[in-house]
Amino acid sequence: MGRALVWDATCVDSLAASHLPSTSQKAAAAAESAQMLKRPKMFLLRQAVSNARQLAPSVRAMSSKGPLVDLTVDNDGVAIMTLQRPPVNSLNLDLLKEISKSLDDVAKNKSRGMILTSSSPTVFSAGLDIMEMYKPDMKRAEEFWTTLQDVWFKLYGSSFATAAAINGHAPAGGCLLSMSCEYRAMVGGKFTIGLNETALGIVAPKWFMDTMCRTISMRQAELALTTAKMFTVDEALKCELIDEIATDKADAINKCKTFLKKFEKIPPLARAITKLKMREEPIKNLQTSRQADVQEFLSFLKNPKVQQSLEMYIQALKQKAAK
Ligand SMILES: CC/C=C\CC/C=C/CC(=O)SCCNC(=O)CCNC(=O)[C@H](O)C(C)(C)COP(=O)(O)OP(=O)(O)OC[C@H]1O[C@@H](n2cnc3c(N)ncnc32)[C@H](O)[C@@H]1OP(=O)(O)O
Repeated sequence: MGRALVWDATCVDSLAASHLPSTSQKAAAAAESAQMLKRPKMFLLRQAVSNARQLAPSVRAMSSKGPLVDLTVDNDGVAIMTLQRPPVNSLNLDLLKEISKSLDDVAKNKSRGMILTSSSPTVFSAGLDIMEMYKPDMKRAEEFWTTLQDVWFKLYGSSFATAAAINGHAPAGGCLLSMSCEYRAMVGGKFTIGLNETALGIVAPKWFMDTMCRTISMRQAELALTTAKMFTVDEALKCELIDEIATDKADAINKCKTFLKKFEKIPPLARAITKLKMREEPIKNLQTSRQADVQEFLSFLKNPKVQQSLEMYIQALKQKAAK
């Protein structure tokens, strides 16, 4: 009752020159390819429409999702998602699954916005759990990478507003999570943030790079990615990798809330569609290359040289931790 219907029909000319090679091989190939092209658009539209309405604020715990993510909604209707996988919130399959599920919960609960933070006093997230990549079980590795992609789609492409209260180090995947949000307040001090993959002998996937290029300038991103630059908090502010420096975690959360408040007077549907249109291109790119991206990750893991680099990196981390 009272729900709007949108019809979006496409008539494909299966005899068009561009379709002939495929339709002569397979019936309905042209329609199939038109359908594939339409999927990303429909995905974005569906998300925008289903999440644009806001609920009255209330204080409640939203989850019995287990201990790796804590999700609460404060009095202002803002969801606070806290990563809590000691010691360093490294993103293993279990944590990624919980983040993914929590993002679904935030979307369903129509929160005013979401703030991503960490329960650790010194680490926002250490990025991907290296143990998921070192001598992996390939089936699990595939699920791991697919879940990471899901998390990125849901966070980067969320129609609810997002901000990161970065209360500690944020290397690699930790930096990616924060860059996928719309705003970043980072606690000042000795913390660092950046995509350091090349230092591990790893090439950051294209969608990591795209996310960085849409946060800082292309020039700064190229320099940072090739040199595995870890930015100090001051440097991060200067190149706009972060938006504000906070005195502590509470201040970072307050700064994120102030950012989210800016949307109070903006019609939510217009805001959401604008955001999703701005982010459409990298999302579509990964949607169309999703399987290839998984295969690239798996073949990267099978490379003995990569395994050797990972082993050395793990040893170095352990030695550092033991000091
Ligand atoms: C085709 C595409 C192919 C591939 C793409 C792959 C993409 C990968 C992206 C990534 O995210 S790779 C991960 C990169 N992350 C890092 O390089 C961060 C490494 N960690 C650190 O630099 C530090 O730990 C820290 C600055 C985050 C925190 O320092 P601190 O508080 O001093 O903690 P410790 O260094 O003492 O570490 C405590 C404990 O945690 C273990 N650990 C740290 N990081 C990771 C990690 N990413 N994965 C797994 N485990 C990690 C560390 O070894 C220590 O373990 P102990 O057992 O010795 O206590």
